[in-house]
Amino acid sequence: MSTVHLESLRRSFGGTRVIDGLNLSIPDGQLVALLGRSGSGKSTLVRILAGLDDGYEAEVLTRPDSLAVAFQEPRLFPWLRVWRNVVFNLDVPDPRAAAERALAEVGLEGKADVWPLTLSGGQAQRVSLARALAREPRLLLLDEPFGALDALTRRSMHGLVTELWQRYRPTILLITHDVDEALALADRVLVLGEEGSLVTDVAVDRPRPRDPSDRELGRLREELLGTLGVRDALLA
Ligand SMILES: Nc1ncnc2c1ncn2[C@@H]1O[C@H](COP(=O)(O)OP(=O)(O)OP(=O)(O)O)[C@@H](O)[C@H]1O
Repeated sequence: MSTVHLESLRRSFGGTRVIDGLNLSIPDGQLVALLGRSGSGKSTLVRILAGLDDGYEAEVLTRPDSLAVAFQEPRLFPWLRVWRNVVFNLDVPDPRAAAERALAEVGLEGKADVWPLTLSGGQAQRVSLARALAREPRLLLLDEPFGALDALTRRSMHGLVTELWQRYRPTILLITHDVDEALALADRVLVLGEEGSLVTDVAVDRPRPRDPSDRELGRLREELLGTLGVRDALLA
């Protein structure tokens, strides 16, 4: 079964076509990374899937109601304690317990009652992830959630996402600019090209945790960098 199914998705802003006829199916439980140059339409796709943009046309667009999004900035309300941020707008019988459970999942057991402004960048991003997890989504949309973090924190977030995904098997669509991040996490890597077309769709069939010195990953890395034009740009 597919969690996401798109046929002929189109989105324009003014006269500019950003996505022109995208077809995509994501099976249940797959962890997919989406790469693409700046402006290729990745965030536009996430917003459409999240139901935050209905100005598109499509022959088919199916995705579950049960979905959650985490963005590059944690987007926490500074006037609400951490636990209230986690369960903001969530209708469950015991919100405090739900918040504590989600915070424990991301390794922030002691932080329920603190104010967001006292958190580090990595902790705030974990809270944002906890807020998404508290919704127990079938589809988790991650729009460059680790882009603003330092390399070490990023790596620990990779471990966390892998662990949560292995435990609950949500379908995950992860937007990233980082080929290595895509290869560390995903089952499948997509590259969006001009006008939101899929120029690459490759399986990453390697065991986890991924070994960065794995030859097959090295080959895929070269292929993806080539597709993105990054290698050419570096050599130019
Ligand atoms: N609300 C909007 N109004 C007008 N143009 C928009 C709007 N949202 C996106 N665009 C345009 O659509 C194109 C795709 O933007 P989008 O943010 O989806 O790209 P992206 O691949 O996520 O880029 P980045 O990697 O830089 O985040 C860009 O040219 C952008 O200027």
